[in-house]
Amino acid sequence: MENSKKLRGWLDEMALPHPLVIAGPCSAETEKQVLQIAHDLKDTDVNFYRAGIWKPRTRPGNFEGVGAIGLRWLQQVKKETGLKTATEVANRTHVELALEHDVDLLWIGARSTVSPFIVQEIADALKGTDKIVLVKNPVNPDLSLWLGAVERLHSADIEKLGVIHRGFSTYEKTKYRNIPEWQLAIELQTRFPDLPLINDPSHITGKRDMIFDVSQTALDLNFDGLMIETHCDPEKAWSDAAQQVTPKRLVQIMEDLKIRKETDEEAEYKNDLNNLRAQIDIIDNQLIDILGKRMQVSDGIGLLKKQRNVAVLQTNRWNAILGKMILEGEAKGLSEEFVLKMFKAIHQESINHQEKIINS
Ligand SMILES: O=C(O)C(=O)C[C@]1(C(=O)O)C=C[C@@H](O)C=C1
Repeated sequence: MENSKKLRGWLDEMALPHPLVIAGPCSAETEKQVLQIAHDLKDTDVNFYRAGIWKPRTRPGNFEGVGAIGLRWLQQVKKETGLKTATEVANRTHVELALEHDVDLLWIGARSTVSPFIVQEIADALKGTDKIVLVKNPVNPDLSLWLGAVERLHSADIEKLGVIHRGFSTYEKTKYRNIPEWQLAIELQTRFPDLPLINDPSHITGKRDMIFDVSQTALDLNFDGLMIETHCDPEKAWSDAAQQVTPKRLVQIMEDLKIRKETDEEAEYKNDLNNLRAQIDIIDNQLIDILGKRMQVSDGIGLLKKQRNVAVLQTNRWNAILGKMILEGEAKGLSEEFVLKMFKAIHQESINHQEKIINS
């Protein structure tokens, strides 16, 4: 699959004055709940009304969705409010039922994207559809797997495609439910700048208080839209209660978000920007130069260790460097997370250099 302007044709056609908004409850619970939320979202920026019909839950015994009956409620939403509808599909039967009920946008969930068998089954069932199909990132941070799923749909002649960034599972305790790993979304944009990219701050954060900040970051990184779970009574939601917002809060979020343009052609801006970028270019060259020098010193240590038959990894020394650098970084306004990541990469490169020397 190649990048092409055609990929964003469906989104451009909508000519929206704001980012694309997909909102609605995590799960369809009752007809009344589905319709009530839809009516509250009717005259807002919301373009697609979402509701989970089949819910893939981590453990059995939790609410697993109302099933096909919920699709009739979505049809009713369309009839009463004019909102287009959206739901997750995870197998051939889901696809057939969703198409039968004229769902306008279907997405493949993170737990399905990890399985090429499932994605292929869904792609085959959707073959040639003119519905919009979005692919959520797989639960693990694997860009090839994510794009591979999009490619399977593209090969099945589905033209209205896009991706949803919902963050990645991690064993480590973090403030996020699923860590964003923004770098992956940036790399995806670099490879497919015209593939519509939607952010799902509800699943990234797992907490409604953090949804605004993550949405703003996504827009600052040129995302095309947001999928935000919305419920009239979030506390009482049958699934993912902590991450849903009320329709009123959603409207406020959309109002408060700053939408920035991609660039500015004004001469003064361009001049100032070029000056600053020239400084960055010089500093980047210095960084590469200094890192090269550090590796030369590390090569020297490698040689010394080879002569004395000493192990490459020196944990005490390494921990001492890390502790010191975190403090130094803090004084220069660098986050601990960044300093750790950077020094871990430097350490690994240093080890690779010494490994080569010691085993030559
Ligand atoms: O100090 C050493 O022994 C080194 O080999 C240097 C270095 C480093 O790059 O800083 C590399 C490997 C060790 O685990 C510790 C530190």
